[in-house]
Amino acid sequence: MNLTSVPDGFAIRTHGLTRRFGPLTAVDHVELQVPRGAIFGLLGANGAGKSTLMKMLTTLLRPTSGSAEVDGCDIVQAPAQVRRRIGYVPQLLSADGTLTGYENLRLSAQLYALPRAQRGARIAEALAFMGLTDAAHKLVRTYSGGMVRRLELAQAMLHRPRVLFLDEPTIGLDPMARHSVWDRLHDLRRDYGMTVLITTHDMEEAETLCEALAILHAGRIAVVGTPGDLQRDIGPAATMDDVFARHAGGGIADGGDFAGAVRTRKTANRLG
Ligand SMILES: Nc1ncnc2c1ncn2[C@@H]1O[C@H](COP(=O)(O)OP(=O)(O)OP(=O)(O)O)[C@@H](O)[C@H]1O
Repeated sequence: MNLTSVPDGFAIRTHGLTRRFGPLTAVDHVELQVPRGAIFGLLGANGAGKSTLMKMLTTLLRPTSGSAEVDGCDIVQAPAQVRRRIGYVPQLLSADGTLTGYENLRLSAQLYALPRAQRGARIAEALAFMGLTDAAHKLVRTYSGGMVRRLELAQAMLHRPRVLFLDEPTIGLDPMARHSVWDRLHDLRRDYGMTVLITTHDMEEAETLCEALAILHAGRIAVVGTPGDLQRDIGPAATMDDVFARHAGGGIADGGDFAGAVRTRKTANRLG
C-alpha cells in the first residue's frame, strides 16, 4: 500500500490533534492519514495514547486542540455526522450477556435508528456474515470469546459504517478465534469497502492483519509505514518486535505495566 498517493483519498485525517488531561499530554499534535479501505493499526506501549486518540476520532472525547475529519466530517464541528458514519467496538465487553445475540442486534438496530422495514434483513445478514446464525437465539453469556467479538462486530456493522474503530479487537482470544475475527475484518473491507482502524499490542496481528501501521510513543506518532517497510528499514532479518522496540520506547520487553496486565486479564475473563 502506497501511503502517500491514495486514489480514493483518506478516511481519517488529523491535524495537530492534541488531548491533555491536566498536566499530562496524552495525545500530542498527532498528524495521521488513514487511506480509505485500509486496515490500519495503531500500536504503542501502555499509556502511549492509542485509546485517547481513538476516543477523539469516535467523538467520545473532545480534543484540547487541533482537528480531525472522519469520512470527510469534522469531529468537533459535525460530531453527529461522524457518529452516523462510524462503528466502534470498545476494549471492554459491549454486548449484553443476559440477552441473545439476536436481541443485542435488535437493540443496536434501534440505537442506530435503522428503518423498521430494513431491520430484520440487516440483522439476518449481519448474523450470517459473522457466522452466528445458528447461535442467534442463545444467550450471549453462553458464547465463546470469539463469538462475542464477532457479535460485537455484527452490532458495529449493522448500519454499514464507512469507518470501523476497534480497540484491541482480539485481546484475550485464542489463536483460532483471533483468526476468525481477522477473516471477518478482511471480508468487511472486501465486501463493504470499510476502512478499519484498530489498536493492538499483538505483533502478529499488526503484521498479518494491518496493511499500514502508526506507532505512538508518549502521545506522538513515532513512525508510520507498512509492516514490511518498517521491518526492512531496521534490517533484513528484523521482526515486528524489533520495529516496536525501536519506535515504541521498549514497551514490549518489559511486558507493559501492571494496570495494563490487570485490564487484559479482566477483559479475557469477561470474554470467557
Ligand atoms: N480520563 C483520563 N483522565 C486522566 N488521564 C487519562 C485519562 N484517560 C487516559 N489518561 C492517561 O492518558 C495516557 C494515555 O492513555 P491511553 O489509554 O490513551 O493509552 P493507550 O495507549 O490506549 O494505553 P493501553 O495500551 O494501556 O490501552 C495515559 O497516561 C493515561 O493514564
